[in-house]
Amino acid sequence: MSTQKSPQKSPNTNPQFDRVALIGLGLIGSSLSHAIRRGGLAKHIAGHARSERTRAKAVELRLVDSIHADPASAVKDADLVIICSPVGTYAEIGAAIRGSLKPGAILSDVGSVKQAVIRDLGPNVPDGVHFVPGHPIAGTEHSGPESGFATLFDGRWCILTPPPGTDAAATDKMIAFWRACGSQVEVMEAGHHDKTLAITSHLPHLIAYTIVGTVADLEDATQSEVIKFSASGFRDFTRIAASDPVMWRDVFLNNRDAVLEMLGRFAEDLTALQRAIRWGEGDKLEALFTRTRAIRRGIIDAKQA
Ligand SMILES: NC(=O)C1=CN([C@@H]2O[C@H](COP(=O)(O)OP(=O)(O)OC[C@H]3O[C@@H](n4cnc5c(N)ncnc54)[C@H](O)[C@@H]3O)[C@@H](O)[C@H]2O)C=CC1
Ligand SMILES: O=C(O)C(=O)Cc1ccc(O)cc1
Repeated sequence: MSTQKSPQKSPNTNPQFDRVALIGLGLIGSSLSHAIRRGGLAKHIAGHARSERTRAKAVELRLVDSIHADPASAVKDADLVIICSPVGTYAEIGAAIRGSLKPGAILSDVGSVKQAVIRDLGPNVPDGVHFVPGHPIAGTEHSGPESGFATLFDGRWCILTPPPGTDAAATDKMIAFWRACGSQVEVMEAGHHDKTLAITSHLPHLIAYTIVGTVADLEDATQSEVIKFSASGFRDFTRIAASDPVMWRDVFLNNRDAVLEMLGRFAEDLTALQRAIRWGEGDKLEALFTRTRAIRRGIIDAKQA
């Protein structure tokens, strides 16, 4: 994936919002800033970061027009607030900003799980503020304010999960916003999102963390051989297993039920494969591998269509 940085200009050609506040300026927050700048989607980007280092970096990279050590001050007067921190921080952030959100503002986020976000943030949404949770299905294994780039969301899905009763005009504004950031948008119920992402994203990350951990536990001599001769399959796992530890801890703690359900099914299927290998049932192995190859080819064909 390209990590090319966006041009640092703010053409303001098509501002959809006067003031956008980004809470958290890591990979996704900084990529959003670049995408907003690229599209001229906001007249002013206010940013909040906890650490002095990130605040200084955000100013240096011109990710923000104003930087705030206090999240409540960042969201003041913002028409759109997007929380871009690990999902385990949402309850605390919600409590900190609720009194400063502007009536009529949209509160959104980018978290990888959605039911827990609605649980933690929903009670902190004041009357008159529109809550439209979101999840861009786009990322990398990198983190921090330097890792963002404007094209991250181009051609990728963004899923919105507005709770029942959400103002349709607010949802439409977020659809237009994500399209202007380069994404295709789908609106979905939060529980459905969590089940789908448990198998397509969360379980693959768990498997990557496990297999790389298994290698890390091998004796030193074997471990260095594995690393020396690692084929692309294992290398792909190490890339995913380099993803942010805090972010992924929070994903698993906050999508517990869906991940455990998918993990149960996966464990059953793995045991069936173990049996097939033990008993020399080559036909079973070949039949599965033929089906999985067709799935991969279907994904590639759908992308090219
Ligand atoms: N990394 C990825 O590929 C993707 C991540 N996401 C979601 O985006 C969100 C952010 O992830 P990344 O940008 O990748 O992580 P990151 O680690 O690059 O950035 C997160 C930022 O949040 C800050 N932060 C932590 N606790 C905070 C708090 N209490 N208040 C304010 N800021 C706080 C951190 O200091 C850091 O700067 C997560 O909720 C994650 O689930 C969504 C799509 C893809
Ligand atoms: O880097 C990768 O392969 C990813 O899978 C990125 C990613 C991570 C978390 C998400 O919620 C969405 C996308």
